[in-house]
Amino acid sequence: MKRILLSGGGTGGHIYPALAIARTVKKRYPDVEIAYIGTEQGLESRIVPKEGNIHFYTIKIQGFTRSISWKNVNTIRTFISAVKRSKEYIKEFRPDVFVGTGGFVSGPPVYAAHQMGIPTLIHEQNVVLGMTTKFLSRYVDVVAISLEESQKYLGRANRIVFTGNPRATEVVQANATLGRKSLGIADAHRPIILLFGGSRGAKAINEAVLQMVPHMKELPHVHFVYVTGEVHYDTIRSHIPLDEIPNLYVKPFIYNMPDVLAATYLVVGRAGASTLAELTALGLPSVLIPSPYVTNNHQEANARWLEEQGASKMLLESELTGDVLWREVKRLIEDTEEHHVMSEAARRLGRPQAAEVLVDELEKIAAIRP
Ligand SMILES: CC(=O)N[C@H]1[C@@H](OP(=O)(O)OP(=O)(O)OC[C@H]2O[C@@H](n3ccc(=O)[nH]c3=O)[C@H](O)[C@@H]2O)O[C@H](CO)[C@@H](O)[C@@H]1O
Repeated sequence: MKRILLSGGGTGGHIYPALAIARTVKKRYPDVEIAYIGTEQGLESRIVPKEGNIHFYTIKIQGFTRSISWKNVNTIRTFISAVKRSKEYIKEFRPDVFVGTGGFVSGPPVYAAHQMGIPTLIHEQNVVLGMTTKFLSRYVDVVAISLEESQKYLGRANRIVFTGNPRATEVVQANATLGRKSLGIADAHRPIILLFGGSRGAKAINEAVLQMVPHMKELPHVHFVYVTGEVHYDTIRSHIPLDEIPNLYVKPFIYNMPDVLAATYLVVGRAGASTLAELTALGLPSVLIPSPYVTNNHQEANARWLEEQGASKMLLESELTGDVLWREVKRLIEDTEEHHVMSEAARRLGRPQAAEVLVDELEKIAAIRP
């Protein structure tokens, strides 16, 4: 494989699987050239250039609203010009394959690649298909799914492959020592509790964690790493007397999450699809607070699935308070037996080979290129 073009964005849940694929391809083909199509304002414009070796192209695009609306007329117009712009990029870069990992940004470029006869693969992270996957699934050569249950929604797809989420492979290959070091944690053994609300932070989780902060001193042997989300950082930081709580570390965003997760003992967070793939690949116990603001309430379904398997404890946002959360966290730190059982249950659900399986598929479709 000489050149691969990727697209995915809006949230970390779509961007990181694309980067995991890029890194796996790079390992197999060290000379491969990689480019990425995203938007200027999306999270991808901050995350992808940090990779250093990926050319970043931009298009302008907005999401469709689910209801019938005049706004969609304008969206169709931007979609058409984004397809046109994508075709120019594709012509310039001449990829062997095109990979889309979802978010509406990936719609026009994948569609353009298909029209130009470039082999295409899309990856879906959730059980219930996103709108972009639903639209693209009838055009692309391969739809790679993270969870087997997605298959039933993909009646018109050419080929469906159950790969898992490529981010799972990244976290199992990560380095816990580097993770601790990057957080400024000098010891090698004291447990790390990681608290974060998905890739953009979550107000409700932030409020509960703020209420928990005074308790953290009660467990001085534990490191609490709290990721606020970039936009919430300054406000939250101004509410926390950090010098009084030496075992608390507050960050706006973590760019080396695989290493940090590899060093983590317990996660408190949202139930986004990529987070779940990471937790299960590592066998990491968690307290999950699903976002109630997502399509079809899919995060609750995600969290419930993990809880039913004994891999996680779910708290609904409606029942979330600092006290309730603290009680759960404390219990899971103190009850090492329960922690162990949860960890084993999580690990049984993991698919650590996902990125390799997916790149095998890419090789297959690249080889049939006319
Ligand atoms: C609110 C919303 O629409 N959420 C959706 C979004 O989630 P969102 O992107 O928030 O959540 P995911 O759990 O899927 O992915 C988050 C990713 O960002 C990483 N991370 C997070 C924080 C941080 O500081 N650093 C970092 O690297 C995580 O390790 C993970 O890889 O896309 C997912 C995949 O379609 C969906 O399942 C979620 O429901």
